Amino acid sequence: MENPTKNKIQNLIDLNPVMVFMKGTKLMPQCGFSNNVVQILNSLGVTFNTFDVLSDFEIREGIKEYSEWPTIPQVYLKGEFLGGSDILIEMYNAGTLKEKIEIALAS
Ligand SMILES: N[C@@H](CCC(=O)N[C@@H](CS)C(=O)NCC(=O)O)C(=O)O
Ligand code: FES
Repeated sequence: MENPTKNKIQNLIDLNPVMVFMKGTKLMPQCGFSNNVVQILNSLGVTFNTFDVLSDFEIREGIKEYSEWPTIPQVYLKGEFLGGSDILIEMYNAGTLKEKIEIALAS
C-alpha cells in the first residue's frame, strides 16, 4: 500500500503520540467499541487525537491494511499499534494501561 492513504495514516501516527482511529468523534462516538476506547483514555486523563473513519472510506479500509487488524477502533501509541476495544479494556482492567502509556510517552 504505497499511496497517499498510507502516507496520511503514517503522518497521523507519527505526529500524534496517542492516535485513535475510531467511528465518530471524542464527543460523539458513533459505535460502542469506539466509545469504550474514548471513555477509557478520558478516565485515565490521557491526551489523545482521533480520526473519524466514517468521514473517509479510504482511511477506514487503509488502516486495517496498515495494521493487519480487521476492525475499528485502533489505538496507536508512539507509532505502534496498541489494540482495539477488547485489548484496551483488558489492559485497563489489569491496571497496566496508564503506566504503559506514560512510559511510552516519556521515552
Ligand atoms: N472486538 C473488536 C470490536 C470492534 C469491531 O468489531 N469493529 C467492527 C464494527 S464497528 C468493525 O470495525 N468492522 C469493520 C468496519 O466497520 O469497517 C475490538 O476489540 O476492537
Ligand atoms: S458500528 Fe456497528 S458495531 Fe460498530
